[in-house]
Amino acid sequence: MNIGLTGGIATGKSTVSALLVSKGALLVDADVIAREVMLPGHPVLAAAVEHFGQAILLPDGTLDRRRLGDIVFHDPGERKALNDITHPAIRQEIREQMHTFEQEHPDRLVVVDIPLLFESGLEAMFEQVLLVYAPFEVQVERLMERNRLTKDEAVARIRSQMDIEEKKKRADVVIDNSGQPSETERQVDEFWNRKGLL
Ligand SMILES: CC(C)(COP(=O)(O)OP(=O)(O)OC[C@H]1O[C@@H](n2cnc3c(N)ncnc32)[C@H](O)[C@@H]1O)[C@@H](O)C(=O)NCCC(=O)NCCS
Ligand SMILES: Nc1ncnc2c1ncn2[C@@H]1O[C@H](COP(=O)(O)OP(=O)(O)OP(=O)(O)O)[C@@H](O)[C@H]1O
Repeated sequence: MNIGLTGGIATGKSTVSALLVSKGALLVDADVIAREVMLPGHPVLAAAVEHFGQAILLPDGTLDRRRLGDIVFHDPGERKALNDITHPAIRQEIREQMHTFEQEHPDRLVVVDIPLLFESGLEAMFEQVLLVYAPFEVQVERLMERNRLTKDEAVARIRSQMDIEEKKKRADVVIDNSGQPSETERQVDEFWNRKGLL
Protein backbone atom coordinates (compact mmCIF):
# COMPACT_ATOMS: atom_id res chain seq x y z
CA MET A 1 0.00 0.00 0.00
CA ASN A 2 1.40 3.42 -0.86
CA ILE A 3 0.43 7.08 -0.83
CA GLY A 4 2.03 10.13 -2.38
CA LEU A 5 2.23 12.96 0.16
CA THR A 6 2.54 16.49 -1.11
CA GLY A 7 1.69 20.08 -0.28
CA GLY A 8 3.14 23.51 -0.79
CA ILE A 9 6.46 24.70 0.56
CA ALA A 10 6.19 24.96 4.38
CA THR A 11 2.61 23.67 4.57
CA GLY A 12 3.74 20.88 6.93
CA LYS A 13 4.65 17.83 4.83
CA SER A 14 7.54 16.89 7.16
CA THR A 15 5.29 17.37 10.18
CA VAL A 16 2.60 15.06 8.77
CA SER A 17 5.04 12.47 7.42
CA ALA A 18 6.69 12.27 10.86
CA LEU A 19 3.25 11.59 12.41
CA LEU A 20 2.63 8.81 9.87
CA VAL A 21 6.08 7.31 10.52
CA SER A 22 5.38 7.33 14.27
CA LYS A 23 2.33 5.14 13.51
CA GLY A 24 4.41 2.65 11.51
CA ALA A 25 4.54 3.99 7.94
CA LEU A 26 7.76 3.76 5.91
CA LEU A 27 8.95 7.04 4.41
CA VAL A 28 10.57 7.88 1.09
CA ASP A 29 11.58 11.56 1.19
CA ALA A 30 12.23 13.31 -2.14
CA ASP A 31 13.91 16.28 -0.42
CA VAL A 32 16.47 13.94 1.16
CA ILE A 33 17.10 12.27 -2.20
CA ALA A 34 17.36 15.72 -3.86
CA ARG A 35 20.12 16.60 -1.38
CA GLU A 36 21.97 13.33 -2.03
CA VAL A 37 22.19 13.93 -5.78
CA MET A 38 23.69 17.36 -5.07
CA LEU A 39 26.59 16.02 -2.98
CA PRO A 40 30.17 16.43 -4.24
CA GLY A 41 31.12 13.62 -6.62
CA HIS A 42 27.56 12.98 -7.84
CA PRO A 43 27.10 13.28 -11.63
CA VAL A 44 23.93 15.35 -11.11
CA LEU A 45 25.89 18.03 -9.23
CA ALA A 46 28.51 17.96 -11.99
CA ALA A 47 25.80 18.54 -14.61
CA ALA A 48 24.38 21.43 -12.57
CA VAL A 49 27.83 23.03 -12.34
CA GLU A 50 28.24 22.62 -16.08
CA HIS A 51 25.02 24.54 -16.64
CA PHE A 52 25.12 27.17 -13.84
CA GLY A 53 28.90 27.55 -13.49
CA GLN A 54 31.40 27.14 -10.64
CA ALA A 55 29.77 30.09 -8.85
CA ILE A 56 27.10 27.72 -7.42
CA LEU A 57 29.82 25.94 -5.41
CA LEU A 58 31.26 27.01 -2.05
CA PRO A 59 35.07 27.04 -1.67
CA ASP A 60 34.94 23.50 -0.18
CA GLY A 61 33.21 22.14 -3.31
CA THR A 62 29.77 21.69 -1.76
CA LEU A 63 26.66 23.26 -3.28
CA ASP A 64 25.92 26.88 -2.33
CA ARG A 65 22.19 26.23 -1.81
CA ARG A 66 21.31 29.84 -1.09
CA ARG A 67 22.99 31.00 -4.29
CA LEU A 68 21.36 28.38 -6.51
CA GLY A 69 18.04 29.02 -4.77
CA ASP A 70 18.34 32.76 -5.52
CA ILE A 71 18.79 31.93 -9.19
CA VAL A 72 16.06 29.33 -9.67
CA PHE A 73 13.35 30.83 -7.48
CA HIS A 74 13.48 34.07 -9.49
CA ASP A 75 13.80 32.69 -13.01
CA PRO A 76 11.36 30.10 -14.43
CA GLY A 77 13.73 29.21 -17.29
CA GLU A 78 16.62 28.46 -14.92
CA ARG A 79 14.23 26.57 -12.61
CA LYS A 80 13.19 24.37 -15.51
CA ALA A 81 16.87 23.82 -16.39
CA LEU A 82 17.60 22.69 -12.80
CA ASN A 83 14.53 20.45 -12.75
CA ASP A 84 15.55 18.85 -16.06
CA ILE A 85 19.01 18.14 -14.62
CA THR A 86 17.91 16.81 -11.21
CA HIS A 87 14.46 15.25 -11.56
CA PRO A 88 15.20 12.12 -13.65
CA ALA A 89 17.75 10.89 -11.06
CA ILE A 90 15.47 11.84 -8.15
CA ARG A 91 12.51 10.01 -9.74
CA GLN A 92 14.59 6.89 -10.37
CA GLU A 93 15.77 6.75 -6.74
CA ILE A 94 12.20 7.32 -5.46
CA ARG A 95 11.00 4.36 -7.56
CA GLU A 96 13.81 2.13 -6.27
CA GLN A 97 13.21 2.99 -2.60
CA MET A 98 9.43 2.49 -2.98
CA HIS A 99 9.96 -0.85 -4.68
CA THR A 100 12.35 -2.06 -1.97
CA PHE A 101 9.98 -1.09 0.84
CA GLU A 102 6.96 -2.64 -0.90
CA GLN A 103 8.85 -5.90 -1.53
CA GLU A 104 10.27 -6.15 1.97
CA HIS A 105 7.23 -4.89 3.92
CA PRO A 106 4.06 -5.62 1.92
CA ASP A 107 1.93 -5.05 5.04
CA ARG A 108 3.20 -1.52 5.77
CA LEU A 109 2.03 1.81 4.36
CA VAL A 110 4.73 3.43 2.22
CA VAL A 111 4.51 7.23 2.30
CA VAL A 112 6.35 9.09 -0.48
CA ASP A 113 6.87 12.78 0.35
CA ILE A 114 7.30 14.73 -2.91
CA PRO A 115 6.98 18.53 -2.83
CA LEU A 116 6.54 18.77 -6.61
CA LEU A 117 4.31 15.71 -7.11
CA PHE A 118 1.58 17.54 -9.07
CA GLU A 119 4.00 19.86 -10.90
CA SER A 120 5.87 16.76 -12.11
CA GLY A 121 2.69 14.83 -13.00
CA LEU A 122 3.51 11.85 -10.76
CA GLU A 123 -0.04 11.10 -9.54
CA ALA A 124 -0.21 7.76 -11.37
CA MET A 125 2.66 6.31 -9.29
CA PHE A 126 0.42 6.21 -6.20
CA GLU A 127 -2.76 4.56 -4.98
CA GLN A 128 -3.82 7.88 -3.42
CA VAL A 129 -2.43 11.40 -3.17
CA LEU A 130 -2.62 13.13 0.21
CA LEU A 131 -2.24 16.91 0.35
CA VAL A 132 -1.00 18.78 3.41
CA TYR A 133 -2.79 22.10 3.15
CA ALA A 134 -2.22 25.55 4.60
CA PRO A 135 -3.44 28.72 2.86
CA PHE A 136 -1.01 31.07 1.10
CA GLU A 137 -0.82 33.59 3.98
CA VAL A 138 0.07 30.84 6.48
CA GLN A 139 2.69 29.48 4.07
CA VAL A 140 4.31 32.91 3.81
CA GLU A 141 4.42 33.34 7.60
CA ARG A 142 5.84 29.87 8.34
CA LEU A 143 8.40 30.06 5.55
CA MET A 144 9.64 33.51 6.61
CA GLU A 145 9.96 32.31 10.18
CA ARG A 146 11.57 28.92 9.53
CA ASN A 147 14.04 29.95 6.80
CA ARG A 148 14.63 33.51 8.00
CA LEU A 149 13.50 34.87 4.63
CA THR A 150 12.12 38.27 3.71
CA LYS A 151 8.51 38.39 2.57
CA ASP A 152 9.62 38.81 -1.07
CA GLU A 153 11.93 35.79 -0.87
CA ALA A 154 9.21 33.66 0.72
CA VAL A 155 6.61 34.70 -1.87
CA ALA A 156 9.06 33.96 -4.73
CA ARG A 157 9.54 30.40 -3.44
CA ILE A 158 5.81 29.83 -3.00
CA ARG A 159 5.05 31.23 -6.45
CA SER A 160 7.58 28.77 -7.93
CA GLN A 161 5.04 26.04 -7.24
CA MET A 162 1.50 25.25 -8.35
CA ASP A 163 -1.12 27.20 -6.40
CA ILE A 164 -2.06 25.35 -3.20
CA GLU A 165 -5.80 25.82 -3.89
CA GLU A 166 -5.37 24.05 -7.25
CA LYS A 167 -3.48 21.21 -5.54
CA LYS A 168 -6.32 20.90 -3.04
CA LYS A 169 -8.76 20.25 -5.88
CA ARG A 170 -6.56 17.52 -7.35
CA ALA A 171 -5.82 15.58 -4.13
CA ASP A 172 -7.68 12.45 -2.95
CA VAL A 173 -7.24 13.29 0.74
CA VAL A 174 -6.59 16.68 2.36
CA ILE A 175 -5.03 17.21 5.80
CA ASP A 176 -5.59 20.84 6.82
CA ASN A 177 -2.51 21.93 8.77
CA SER A 178 -3.45 25.57 9.17
CA GLY A 179 -4.61 25.13 12.77
CA GLN A 180 -3.14 23.81 16.00
CA PRO A 181 -0.84 20.75 15.83
CA SER A 182 -3.43 18.80 17.87
CA GLU A 183 -6.00 19.44 15.12
CA THR A 184 -3.56 18.06 12.52
CA GLU A 185 -2.87 15.01 14.68
CA ARG A 186 -6.62 14.34 14.89
CA GLN A 187 -6.91 14.35 11.09
CA VAL A 188 -3.87 12.09 10.71
CA ASP A 189 -5.40 9.64 13.23
CA GLU A 190 -8.62 9.66 11.23
CA PHE A 191 -6.76 8.99 7.98
CA TRP A 192 -4.73 6.21 9.62
CA ASN A 193 -7.83 4.51 11.00
CA ARG A 194 -9.58 4.34 7.65
CA LYS A 195 -6.55 3.69 5.46
CA GLY A 196 -7.44 0.00 5.37
CA LEU A 197 -10.19 1.10 2.98
CA LEU A 198 -7.70 2.58 0.48
C1 LIG B 1 17.20 25.03 -5.29
C2 LIG B 1 17.83 24.39 -4.07
C3 LIG B 1 19.35 24.35 -4.19
C4 LIG B 1 17.45 25.26 -2.83
O1 LIG B 1 17.95 24.66 -1.66
P1 LIG B 1 17.34 25.04 -0.21
O2 LIG B 1 18.24 24.37 0.80
O3 LIG B 1 17.16 26.53 -0.13
O4 LIG B 1 15.90 24.41 -0.17
P2 LIG B 1 15.46 22.85 0.03
O5 LIG B 1 16.25 21.97 -0.86
O6 LIG B 1 15.45 22.53 1.49
O7 LIG B 1 14.00 22.86 -0.56
C5 LIG B 1 12.95 23.46 0.18
C6 LIG B 1 11.67 23.41 -0.61
O8 LIG B 1 11.79 24.26 -1.77
C7 LIG B 1 10.92 23.79 -2.77
N1 LIG B 1 11.68 23.58 -4.03
C8 LIG B 1 12.92 23.06 -4.17
N2 LIG B 1 13.27 23.00 -5.47
C9 LIG B 1 12.22 23.48 -6.16
C10 LIG B 1 11.96 23.67 -7.54
N3 LIG B 1 12.88 23.31 -8.46
N4 LIG B 1 10.76 24.21 -7.91
C11 LIG B 1 9.84 24.57 -6.97
N5 LIG B 1 10.03 24.41 -5.65
C12 LIG B 1 11.19 23.87 -5.25
C13 LIG B 1 10.34 22.47 -2.24
O9 LIG B 1 9.09 22.71 -1.65
C14 LIG B 1 11.30 22.04 -1.16
O10 LIG B 1 10.71 21.24 -0.18
C15 LIG B 1 17.30 22.93 -3.87
O11 LIG B 1 15.98 22.96 -3.46
C16 LIG B 1 17.42 22.05 -5.13
O12 LIG B 1 18.48 21.50 -5.41
N6 LIG B 1 16.29 21.89 -5.87
C17 LIG B 1 16.22 21.06 -7.07
C18 LIG B 1 15.68 19.69 -6.78
C19 LIG B 1 14.20 19.74 -6.47
O13 LIG B 1 13.37 19.98 -7.33
N7 LIG B 1 13.88 19.51 -5.17
C20 LIG B 1 12.54 19.57 -4.66
C21 LIG B 1 11.64 18.49 -5.07
S1 LIG B 1 12.29 16.87 -5.04
N1 LIG C 1 0.17 23.24 12.75
C1 LIG C 1 1.25 24.04 12.82
N2 LIG C 1 1.20 25.20 13.53
C2 LIG C 1 2.27 26.02 13.59
N3 LIG C 1 3.44 25.80 12.96
C3 LIG C 1 3.56 24.68 12.23
C4 LIG C 1 2.48 23.74 12.12
N4 LIG C 1 2.88 22.71 11.32
C5 LIG C 1 4.15 23.01 10.94
N5 LIG C 1 4.56 24.17 11.49
C6 LIG C 1 5.87 24.82 11.28
O1 LIG C 1 5.86 25.33 9.94
C7 LIG C 1 7.11 25.10 9.31
C8 LIG C 1 6.90 24.24 8.05
O2 LIG C 1 6.57 22.91 8.43
P1 LIG C 1 7.30 21.66 7.72
O3 LIG C 1 8.78 21.82 7.79
O4 LIG C 1 6.70 20.41 8.29
O5 LIG C 1 6.79 21.92 6.23
P2 LIG C 1 7.19 21.22 4.85
O6 LIG C 1 5.95 21.23 4.04
O7 LIG C 1 7.81 19.88 5.13
O8 LIG C 1 8.26 22.23 4.29
P3 LIG C 1 9.17 22.13 2.92
O9 LIG C 1 8.27 22.29 1.77
O10 LIG C 1 10.10 23.28 3.03
O11 LIG C 1 9.87 20.80 2.99
C9 LIG C 1 8.03 24.47 10.33
O12 LIG C 1 8.79 25.49 10.93
C10 LIG C 1 7.04 23.85 11.33
O13 LIG C 1 7.60 23.79 12.62
